[in-house]
Amino acid sequence: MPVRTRVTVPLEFPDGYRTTAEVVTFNGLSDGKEHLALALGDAAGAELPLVRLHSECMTGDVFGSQRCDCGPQLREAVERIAEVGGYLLYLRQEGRGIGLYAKLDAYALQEQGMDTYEANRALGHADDEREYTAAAQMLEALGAEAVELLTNNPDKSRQLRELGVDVRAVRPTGVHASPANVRYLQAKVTHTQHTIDLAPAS
Ligand SMILES: Nc1nc2c(ncn2[C@@H]2O[C@H](COP(=O)(O)OP(=O)(O)OP(=O)(O)O)[C@@H](O)[C@H]2O)c(=O)[nH]1
Ligand SMILES: [Zn+2]
Repeated sequence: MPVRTRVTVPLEFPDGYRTTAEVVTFNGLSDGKEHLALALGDAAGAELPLVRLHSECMTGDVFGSQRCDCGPQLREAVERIAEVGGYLLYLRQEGRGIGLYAKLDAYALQEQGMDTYEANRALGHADDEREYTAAAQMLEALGAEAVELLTNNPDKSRQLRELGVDVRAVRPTGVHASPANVRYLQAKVTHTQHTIDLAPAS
């Protein structure tokens, strides 16, 4: 019942990297959204699958926005997971859960000097409205109850553990800093204790 469809999709990224994903859809996820799982490499055979919870970011994932690090993180995650076997959960949590239009409203406030969290609050939102029950349901449906998590965000591992997922290890992503996104990354370190090393190379 929980897995709805599995379909094989060949992937090619703009830099020429290619792999194959099994794209998995689900029935009955808690929030009713169309979240996807991409099974990469030998996902079913992996002793401890590598898992990334990737929150949707249309501007970064689709259009290559330089304001955030989502596009490079997505590209990195697909390759790292394909190497060892695991799952990328593509979660429909645009704008850390506030939606696309509200995220763009928040960008407009950031142009006036607010940081990413101050802008959320000025719009009446919490810093981060994401909740990972559906992600835990997807992992259960995939038979991946013990995982290694690819993230810099301590809230993701904390929430998953509270939801009963056995997060055995947490691996950081690479640091994808640029002049356009460094304030956004710095705010993550300051406000939400992300493990991102922004120290300039010496
Ligand atoms: N509200 C808001 N959301 C943003 C902003 N910039 C990026 N986002 C959203 O933030 C989310 C980024 O998600 P993730 O890639 O999971 O990043 P993360 O929570 O820092 O965790 P890790 O990358 O796993 O360390 C996406 O949903 C983006 O749309 C912003 O300025 N305001
Ligand atoms: Zn983004």
